[in-house]
Amino acid sequence: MAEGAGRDRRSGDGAALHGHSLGRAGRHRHPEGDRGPDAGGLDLFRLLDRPQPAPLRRARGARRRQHPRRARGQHLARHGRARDQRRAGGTRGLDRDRDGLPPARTGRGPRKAPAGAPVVSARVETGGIGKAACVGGGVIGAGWVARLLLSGWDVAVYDPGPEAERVVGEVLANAERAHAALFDAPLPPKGRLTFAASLEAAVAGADFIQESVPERIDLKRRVLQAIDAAAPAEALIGSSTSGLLPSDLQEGMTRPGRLVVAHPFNPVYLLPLVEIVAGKATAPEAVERAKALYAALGMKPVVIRREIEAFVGDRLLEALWREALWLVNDDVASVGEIDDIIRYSFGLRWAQMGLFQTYRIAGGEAGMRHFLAQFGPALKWPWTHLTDVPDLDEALVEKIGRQSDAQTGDLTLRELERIRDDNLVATIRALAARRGGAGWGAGALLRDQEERLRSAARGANEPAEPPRMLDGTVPPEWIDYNGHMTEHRYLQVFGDTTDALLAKIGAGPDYVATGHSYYTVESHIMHLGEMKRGERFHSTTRILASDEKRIRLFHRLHRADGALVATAEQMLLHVDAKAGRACPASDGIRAALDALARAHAGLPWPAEAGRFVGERR
Ligand SMILES: NC(=O)C1=CN([C@@H]2O[C@H](COP(=O)(O)OP(=O)(O)OC[C@H]3O[C@@H](n4cnc5c(N)ncnc54)[C@H](O)[C@@H]3O)[C@@H](O)[C@H]2O)C=CC1
Ligand SMILES: C[N+](C)(C)CC(=O)CC(=O)[O-]
Repeated sequence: MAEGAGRDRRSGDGAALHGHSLGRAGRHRHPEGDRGPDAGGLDLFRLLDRPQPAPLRRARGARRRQHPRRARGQHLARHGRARDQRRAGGTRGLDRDRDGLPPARTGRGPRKAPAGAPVVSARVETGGIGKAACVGGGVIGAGWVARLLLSGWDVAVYDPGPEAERVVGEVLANAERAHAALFDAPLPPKGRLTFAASLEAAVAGADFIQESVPERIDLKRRVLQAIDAAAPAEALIGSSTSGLLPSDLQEGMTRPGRLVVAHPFNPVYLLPLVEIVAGKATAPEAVERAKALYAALGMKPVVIRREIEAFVGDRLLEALWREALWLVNDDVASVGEIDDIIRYSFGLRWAQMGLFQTYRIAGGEAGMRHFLAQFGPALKWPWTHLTDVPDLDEALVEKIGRQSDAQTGDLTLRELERIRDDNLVATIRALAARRGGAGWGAGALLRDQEERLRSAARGANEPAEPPRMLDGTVPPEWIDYNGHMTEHRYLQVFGDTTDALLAKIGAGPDYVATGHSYYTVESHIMHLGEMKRGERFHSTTRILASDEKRIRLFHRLHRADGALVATAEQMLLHVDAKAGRACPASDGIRAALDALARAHAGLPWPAEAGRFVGERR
């Protein structure tokens, strides 16, 4: 971070960057998040530890080479990017016979898996990528298909519905759009999608199967029994049911130990929560492996302590929904008014703090106990007695339908989904920017997932290229009145690239917490092309030179088509933040830095490095 340490990078507050003053040179997030250290009092000359040290050691072996000047916006050779190696969509062949399943087994009670047999495969246990089958490809099934494919899994879908392939395709298109905007990290190569002609063909060879057929116990049992019979013995099975007991679903299965309820929230490809519920016959190791698998898909698995109908999320939602139906039924409020009351108030609170922590704050300085004392008695007052449900008779259904149509206007379902997705992406990204970029709640989870994606991609970097550091998409708020990415965002991306490099050499937030850090003391940005809203970008970096106190870095910013749009050269200075003085970096940092500098030494010297502003070449 180049200025205003700890400032939220996505807050749009870039004014200080333009008002850069020598006395405010500073980088790095404060370990306590948004309360960054006030670098305003630091004296740059003291930081620079005058007199100036000897010239920096250029990365060993690096020679300054003569390069023809690169034309503005000239395309570079493309990285061998994983995402470019996407495989094409799959085969077709739907079995239209919804009832072409074997009849449900009768005999009640779970059966035990043969002794000694693994309950679920090791690939699932390690959270690795494998082959999945999705049985049912409607609203939720298609959401699972998208999350799995975009996490790199090959997915076979079985859904006999005549529209299944179209629905999955449309949901997947929306999901790809949303993921491109959500992640600032390279996404893995998309998995291969196939539509199977039968349930048996779909689950053959699968490591993991997610069932998402309609919420009818008889149908679910038949489908789960068919999956159980045809899938590899060690494949994990998750059911998307939003309320049925896993013990009831396990009836008639030969290997019930591998079934868990894995209840997601719509849209599955964006909302991370998955409730894991074990039935009586579920093996404890299946729960553990389910946790690992769903976490590897970027989700937040929460294991429900014991099985109850509708689990936890839907218990809460049903209570709210029941009240909302009464309020519409009794003409107290319309559908639109109720939605406004939620989205302009507690809906905003819930995305970031949930119920209890929010109410703790509402208890004031006396906290939760005071809150309970003050508002607890109201639980016994008449307005919270309405636990019965209104009759969803024709008149009420029609009334809600009419009001909902009016609320939505001409928007199609997919348009509405895209609005919802954009809002969710913006919310999650805003949460990811909190606590100095470490993230909060769903935003912290996104940060973790991005770090996993980055380290997976870093392993694939070709040694002949400067290492790829950041991947992202230009969000709407980065666009200026000229219709392209505004200038301070370039510094933001390059500052983040520097942070990524520092994290790689061990000078990340933990190191900063020890009282040492690197501060940026000089930056030179060259603008060579344009970035437009929604365009993907990535940055690379290389160490040009380093010594015990300083690092000279050279970053490049590329568009997805490979074009070089900007470069930045930065000088960093290692400091003792408390003393406000430059000082040598630790041995560990210097060893990591030297190793990287050696690896970068053979790269060609960048033509844009070392230039003065306006210098002609
Ligand atoms: N819609 C939602 O908001 C949520 C739903 N769920 C759960 O997900 C499950 C699926 O619900 P939705 O996707 O909403 O329903 P949906 O009606 O949109 O999709 C169900 C799909 O299953 C297919 N299907 C029917 N019989 C089949 C069979 N024998 N084999 C394979 N596919 C078959 C249908 O053709 C349809 O495409 C349910 O258990 C539901 O409770 C969970 C969380 C949220
Ligand atoms: C309506 N529903 C019970 C199917 C909803 C859910 O299960 C979760 C969600 O996405 O709200």
